[in-house]
Amino acid sequence: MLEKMYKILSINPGSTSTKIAVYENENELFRGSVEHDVAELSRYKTMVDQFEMRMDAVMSRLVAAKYPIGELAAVAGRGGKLPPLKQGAYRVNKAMVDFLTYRPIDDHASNLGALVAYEIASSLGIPAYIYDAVVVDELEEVARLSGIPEITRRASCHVLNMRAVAIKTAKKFNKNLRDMNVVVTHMGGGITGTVISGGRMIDVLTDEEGPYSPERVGRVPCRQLVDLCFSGKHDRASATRRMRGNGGLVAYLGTNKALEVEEKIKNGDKYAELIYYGMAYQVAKAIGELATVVKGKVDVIVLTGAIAHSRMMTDWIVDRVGFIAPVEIIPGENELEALALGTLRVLRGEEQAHEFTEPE
Ligand SMILES: Nc1ncnc2c1ncn2[C@@H]1O[C@H](COP(=O)(O)OP(=O)(O)O)[C@@H](O)[C@H]1O
Ligand SMILES: CCCC(=O)OP(=O)(O)O
Repeated sequence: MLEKMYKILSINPGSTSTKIAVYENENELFRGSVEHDVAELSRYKTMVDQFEMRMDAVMSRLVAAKYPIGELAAVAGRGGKLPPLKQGAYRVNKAMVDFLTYRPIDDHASNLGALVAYEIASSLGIPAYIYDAVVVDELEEVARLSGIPEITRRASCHVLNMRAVAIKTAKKFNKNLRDMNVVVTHMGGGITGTVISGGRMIDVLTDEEGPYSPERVGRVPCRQLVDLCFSGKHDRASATRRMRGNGGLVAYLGTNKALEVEEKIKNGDKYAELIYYGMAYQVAKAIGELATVVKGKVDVIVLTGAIAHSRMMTDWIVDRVGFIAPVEIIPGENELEALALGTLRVLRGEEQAHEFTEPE
């Protein structure tokens, strides 16, 4: 029998770019990216305010590529800051659009994924999905404790890419992910980590609890943070920007580009080397911390994200965590592919999409 062919548009809105791709079943037909000017972005108060601009970016890229969008079977967007979700697919519905538009948990570029996907899909009369949203939350009860009852730990990480590379690694080991313990760290503009056991992400280190990264602070000593917030130098918005956007490498070195930092190091900048090495040191410590969740019985550690391209960074990390388990390096982010393949499984009936409802 002839294989049924599905064309799927994947949309991944990032903080400074919108990436798209079209897949026909497992094969990528087209990929494009629109870089957004930082000055232009600064005109918008919230991510959701960027909706029209991001829609234009996606549509003009498709038009420029002369892509016949009428052939699409579904549109998939990166899932954003919704209430805690299950892993896998959710069909984008009005309740989700309403939540992301008016009361997202945080202001994050991923919030635009479902909104743009829904707009395009609705105009074509086809379904829109999100897959492995950043808020997939499968934490064990003990992992939710923070130290004060008013603050409950919640999951928020690079779920889409981290689960995709974990599945890929399990395949390489001829195993099912459900039968493995895998610690994964994604290193991009933000750095997050998770430990996957029994197929579930039973604990995570969010970008507010783990290593500092190119533009975020990660975990900081909390009393000094309280002092900084009440120093009179910051209001809520500027303190948040200091933590997210102006933290990490940006705060120490004035750039969020790891490649620029490596250039400085190669030119003999010892301070840049200390700061960059500090990031590797903190990533290694985070991996060690996550390894304790499965009592050290880690089958494999996976390093992924754009910075996993860096031999300097991965060598430093492997040197510190190699005693825990073998380390697989899968550089880059596979988010467009992971969105398309997840959606394909839904269209083929291999997976069921969940229905989003807002919790009471
Ligand atoms: N080949 C590379 N080696 C080292 N760092 C890289 C490489 N490519 C990109 N990076 C760095 O990765 C970081 C984030 O990249 P990006 O792809 O924008 O990720 P994200 O979408 O997660 O923010 C930047 O600091 C960038 O300089
Ligand atoms: C919200 C967790 C995932 C994350 O930080 O994504 P970005 O690095 O793309 O902002």
